[in-house]
Amino acid sequence: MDCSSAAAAGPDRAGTPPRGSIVPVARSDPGASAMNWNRQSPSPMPSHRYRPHTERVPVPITERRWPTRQLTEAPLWVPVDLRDGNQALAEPMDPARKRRLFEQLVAMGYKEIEVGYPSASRTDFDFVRDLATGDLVPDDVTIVVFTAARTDLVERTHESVRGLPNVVLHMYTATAPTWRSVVLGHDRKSLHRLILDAAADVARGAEGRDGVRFEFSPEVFNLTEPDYVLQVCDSLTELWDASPDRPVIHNLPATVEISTPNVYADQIEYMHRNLSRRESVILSVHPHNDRGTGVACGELAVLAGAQRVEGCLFGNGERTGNVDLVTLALNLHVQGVDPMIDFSDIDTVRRTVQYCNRIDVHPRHPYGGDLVYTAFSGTHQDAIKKGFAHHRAAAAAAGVDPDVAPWDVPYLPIDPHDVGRDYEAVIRVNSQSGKGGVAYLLQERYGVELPRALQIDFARRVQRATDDGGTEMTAAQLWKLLHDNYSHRGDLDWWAVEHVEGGDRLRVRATLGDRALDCDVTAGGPVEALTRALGESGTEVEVIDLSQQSVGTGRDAEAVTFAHCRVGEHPTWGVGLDRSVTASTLRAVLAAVSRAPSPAPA
Ligand SMILES: CC(=O)SCCNC(=O)CCNC(=O)[C@H](O)C(C)(C)COP(=O)(O)OP(=O)(O)OC[C@H]1O[C@@H](n2cnc3c(N)ncnc32)[C@H](O)[C@@H]1OP(=O)(O)O
Ligand SMILES: CC(C)C(=O)C(=O)O
Ligand SMILES: [Mg+2]
Repeated sequence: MDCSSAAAAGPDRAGTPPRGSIVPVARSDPGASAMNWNRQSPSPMPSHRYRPHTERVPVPITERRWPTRQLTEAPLWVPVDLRDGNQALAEPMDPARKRRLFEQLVAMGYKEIEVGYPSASRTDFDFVRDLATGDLVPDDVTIVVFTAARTDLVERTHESVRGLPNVVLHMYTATAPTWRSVVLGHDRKSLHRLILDAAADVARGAEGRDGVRFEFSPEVFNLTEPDYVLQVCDSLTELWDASPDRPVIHNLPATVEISTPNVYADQIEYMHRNLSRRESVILSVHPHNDRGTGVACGELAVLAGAQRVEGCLFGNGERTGNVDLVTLALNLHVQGVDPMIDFSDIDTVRRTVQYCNRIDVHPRHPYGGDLVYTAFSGTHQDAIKKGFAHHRAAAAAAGVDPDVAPWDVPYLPIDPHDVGRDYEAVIRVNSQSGKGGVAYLLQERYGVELPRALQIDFARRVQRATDDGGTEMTAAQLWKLLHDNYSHRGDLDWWAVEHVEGGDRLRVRATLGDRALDCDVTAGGPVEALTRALGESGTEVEVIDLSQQSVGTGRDAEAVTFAHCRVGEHPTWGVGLDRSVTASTLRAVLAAVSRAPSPAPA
């Protein structure tokens, strides 16, 4: 849209620039003039319909401490997969799935698990009863149950947890202005009254029970006026008579994420610094991921004073999900902080979550996706290959197992072994790959290190093949391509070497393309004898380099020989594979000769 049509559209709202107009941004930074390059045009997006959230609900904080803090220990984690995650599924979990996920969470080391909304459905109620009556909950695990602030729902919730020794009763009510007026039909005062009445119901049902604690969530905390949330939370701390030995949990959700993570951090720091009886409060957060920054919100919130984080494995949950507990935990791990949760078999965790939620985990999902430890591109592969070699050498020099040696391998933020992945998928080859990746695959799968010059030559052929096919190549396909490109075009029908006076006597019957070779020559060694025989039959061959390695082990071992030869004018490679070391060498030289371009007709 040009400026004249934008002007004709007129202002949409007082103070809002006309739609589509170019708004000069006041820039005092020295790089401002750089923005004149490739200046972008106004889009047709109706962005004028929205405004920064902080204009509506400013956070009264001017100096914040969170930006200079560091994460040094894991917060208390509370998976809410069985409640918040479950309520977002098209097909909520059946009892078998709920139980399987619960057991998985316990096995990983979670000590506080929200298991459902027992007043909402029979499945949830029965599941809590199963936990209460079966032998499923370890003594050190606390069960959290969720309820709205309504007497009938609170009573049913109490009924569900009878017999459970360690319980958190989690009550929620939305507190933000739009929810108050549009959804609940209350003003600040009457909603506060409703919350206090329901909280009294919650406390009444727990009277005389030692192992019961209370949690309150002002739903949409992040859209609520900070002073109002503070007032409501403080009144509940008092009503529930929180103390350091029975702290209340105030859980402050970003129910719908609408701001940058620094705003959430400010909101949390404000609460952290102003909540009364702070030593009797566990400050908890519950980020969602509408802007795709749930993890950042969770991390900054912990810097800002949060002690407990609610979320779901792999970020399942309403809309774009709850904050992902896998990413949060492993982000700590990668900074040297023990996440206090066992992710050493991440694939089992992922399979369980996929089965229970009936939703796949994206192959690019941090830490757990299929492709996240895989490099397809050449320079990354080269760096990883060198990084692995360096890592193994450093571990050997220090006399430690590579699995515990300090990790610093390019492009791999963590050692895939930490989460139970092997190295097989670390490098995969397609048309974006280079020699390093190709060589790595052959080395890992067949234990063969191609000579550098052959790596370069072969990588070009791999690139042609992958460009033509448009797909990736496995190690087995590369191995086949190597042989298709460099093996002997012909047969080695018969050969014999005999030590004689003056060297080795070599007798060979072979074909080279459409030529036959039948010779009996004595020279310093079999290779020299063969090149002499070839010379006598009209093909001048110089062996520039020969290298040999073994493929496989024990009785199945074979010798592979890489022969770099000059055949007439042409440098050529040949590869020979045979159980016999000598035959492998003969084959490699014959291969180089059979693949050399034919001499131009005289
Ligand atoms: C952000 C979150 O995750 S909040 C959790 C959301 N989870 C769920 O909703 C899953 C389970 N929920 C349910 O199964 C049902 O909503 C039930 C069984 C709890 C209640 O069902 P119903 O009684 O049919 O109520 P319904 O869901 O239609 O509407 C909610 C009612 O509760 C009120 N309400 C909503 N939240 C709350 C709350 N936290 N506390 C008190 N009342 C509330 C609403 O204003 C509405 O009242 P109204 O009927 O007077 O207008
Ligand atoms: C904690 C509750 C109320 C919740 O799931 C949310 O606000 O997202
Ligand atoms: Mg939620």
